[in-house]
Amino acid sequence: MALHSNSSSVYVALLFIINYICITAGSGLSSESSSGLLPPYDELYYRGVRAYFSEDWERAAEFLEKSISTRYKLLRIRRKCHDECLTAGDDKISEQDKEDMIFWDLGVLEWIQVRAECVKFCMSRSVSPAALLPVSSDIEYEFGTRNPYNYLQVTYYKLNKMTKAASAAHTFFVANPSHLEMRNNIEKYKRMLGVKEEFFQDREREHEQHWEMYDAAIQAESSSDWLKAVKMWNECVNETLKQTEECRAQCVTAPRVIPEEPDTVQGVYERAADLSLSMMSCQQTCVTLVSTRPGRVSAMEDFLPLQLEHLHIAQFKAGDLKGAVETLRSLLLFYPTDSDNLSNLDLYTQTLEGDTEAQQTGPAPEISKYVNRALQEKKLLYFGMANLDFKFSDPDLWTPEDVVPESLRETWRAEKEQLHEKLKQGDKMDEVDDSGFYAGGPIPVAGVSITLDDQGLNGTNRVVLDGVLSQSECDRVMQLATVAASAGDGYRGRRSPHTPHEKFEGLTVLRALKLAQGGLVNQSDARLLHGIGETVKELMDSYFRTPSLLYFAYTHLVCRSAITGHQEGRSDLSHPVHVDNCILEPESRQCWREAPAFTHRDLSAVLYLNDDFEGGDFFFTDRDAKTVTATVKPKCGRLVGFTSGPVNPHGVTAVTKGRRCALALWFTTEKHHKDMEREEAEDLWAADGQSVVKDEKADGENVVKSARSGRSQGKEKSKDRERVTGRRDEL
Ligand SMILES: O=C(O)CCC(=O)C(=O)O
Ligand SMILES: [Fe+2]
Repeated sequence: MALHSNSSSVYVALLFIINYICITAGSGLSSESSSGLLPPYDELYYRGVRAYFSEDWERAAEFLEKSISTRYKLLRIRRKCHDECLTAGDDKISEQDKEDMIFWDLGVLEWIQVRAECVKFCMSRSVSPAALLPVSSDIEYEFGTRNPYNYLQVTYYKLNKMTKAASAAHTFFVANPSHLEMRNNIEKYKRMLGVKEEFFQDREREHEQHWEMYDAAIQAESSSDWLKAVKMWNECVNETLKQTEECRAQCVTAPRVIPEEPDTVQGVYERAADLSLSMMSCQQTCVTLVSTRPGRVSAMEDFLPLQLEHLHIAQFKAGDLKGAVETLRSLLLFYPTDSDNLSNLDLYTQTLEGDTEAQQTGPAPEISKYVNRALQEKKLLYFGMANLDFKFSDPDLWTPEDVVPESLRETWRAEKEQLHEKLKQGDKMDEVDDSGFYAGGPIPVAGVSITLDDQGLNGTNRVVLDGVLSQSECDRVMQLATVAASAGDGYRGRRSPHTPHEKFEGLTVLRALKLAQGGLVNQSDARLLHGIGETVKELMDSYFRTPSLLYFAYTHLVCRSAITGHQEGRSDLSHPVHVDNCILEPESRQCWREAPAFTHRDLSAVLYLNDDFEGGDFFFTDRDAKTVTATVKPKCGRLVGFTSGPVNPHGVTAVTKGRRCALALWFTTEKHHKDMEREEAEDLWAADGQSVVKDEKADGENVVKSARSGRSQGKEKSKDRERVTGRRDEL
């Protein structure tokens, strides 16, 4: 493959040295060098890092900032030049289009080179020769992982510029949520006098806007605000296209190797393959990059088609049938034979009976353009490599087989099978918790100790704490449950939603307060229930470290009582195995983050109050919902805490005698999902002149429930599952 690699790498190294000499001999690096040309940002970065280690904070800040801004300038220039050179070299392809295959390779080679030369020439008008060279993979990695912000936060801290230090820390942490040191730094910043929440700005936010839109769209869907959902999904699709385009534009650049006339047919193939491969892998990286949330390990599968699925359903629900047909036709460009899509199209066109114009709406032009271009490029590049033995994968699940040369198809099939196998066997990778929480933080409450951690519980992000409540506190809360139960109204002692053999009772803080107002329970006991929640929140927040703020999502006191005479030969569970924020499908080991699951729940905690009952053990399982990985016996003051996602399926064994009471709490990082009932109780206390520890005020948004995603709606993934939902966020 690399016939010329030796000579070319020497050349590159030489250029690097020459440029380095030129630059260091120059009048110091500014973002615009003395020639007016853009200097290489990697050099600026090295200078910044060097100044950092010499503790020259002023210069470190100057150069690190310059390296960041210069990199962005370079990206913008490259983008502009890419646009200017969009059609350069196209004639080379069309000339070869109908010719013999052997010339195809040559055409591809010429096309790439002509384009690359055009871009290079365009860029050389504003970029210094050194900055035209590709940066090393180390530098790419540094910037990709936002490491410059890691240096910057210390630098600004040393310079006592707290606003900048906090935003640098936050920017780094967003992409590195399990970075312990930064987590601790952020905690420190938060405790500093004068540091405000708004200091924690993500400086790279501009490049992640599609994620904000994605979340807003899901949220609008959840509250069945279909007009807003349509708007947000449209914006999300457009922004995703824009980000992908921005990224791909960066791929057409000067070839890494210096063009030489290859003199053999083999040489032609190799050159074509070399260039095709680097361009192709660059473009594929873009698809993956844009589909990966910062700080997450894996990309969202099939990101763009997924959004289109949501969009057409939202359009349908909002009554925009013409829009729905258009979106569905766009989706069909990716999956032309998908039966769900085709039957949905049938449904939409039937509903539009009489309106032939709307029925015949074609796909959105920007999606057609995207798909056509992607396919055209794939065809060219794959065939450019067809005669060589390259193995690589494609991040687009929708790439049609006929575009892929036979030599690659086999590799792909093998990969797909491997993936399938992995899924079946529940590969260890599945158990990576990408929730952004990281177990192992300090326990800040006196008298509370860790009984079992991840290791003891055979899992990830799980903990058992003891000593959270004293016996007298447990007794008071148990008493509260008893009185409240007998009070009837609102506290509906009813059959358990999970089993006919148990009675299930629940009490919220607000309900306790109302009972206290009615004189049925002591105010101090209602306040105790509230206060316990605050303690649990403090413990969870501290132990499961995260950069985000934590809010109560829902809290209730739950008692499960065995119904006497109904216990013979029971084989069911008090609470079947489930995951708190997604719907577990044990057969495929998948967990669907969609309604009716409470998708906004991030952390779960269960605080036990008693042990004078039989059965009722809490247990964690594997994703198969069968293999028990750990068991926890409830007792007064014992708390089991865990992240609410797919790494932590759990259940409760049958309560066969007596009454088992526990305070169950869920926390969320999504402010708009904070528990409004709790707020109401706090407001009532405050109005009564009683001080309350209080979360910040809600921002006026309603608490929303997630709706089933469009994707699964089409496929009826969770048709048979039922979950009992209360007034808002219950159970
Ligand atoms: O009561 C317990 O031990 C667990 C309850 C639970 O998992 C839930 O309510 O989601
Ligand atoms: Fe649960």
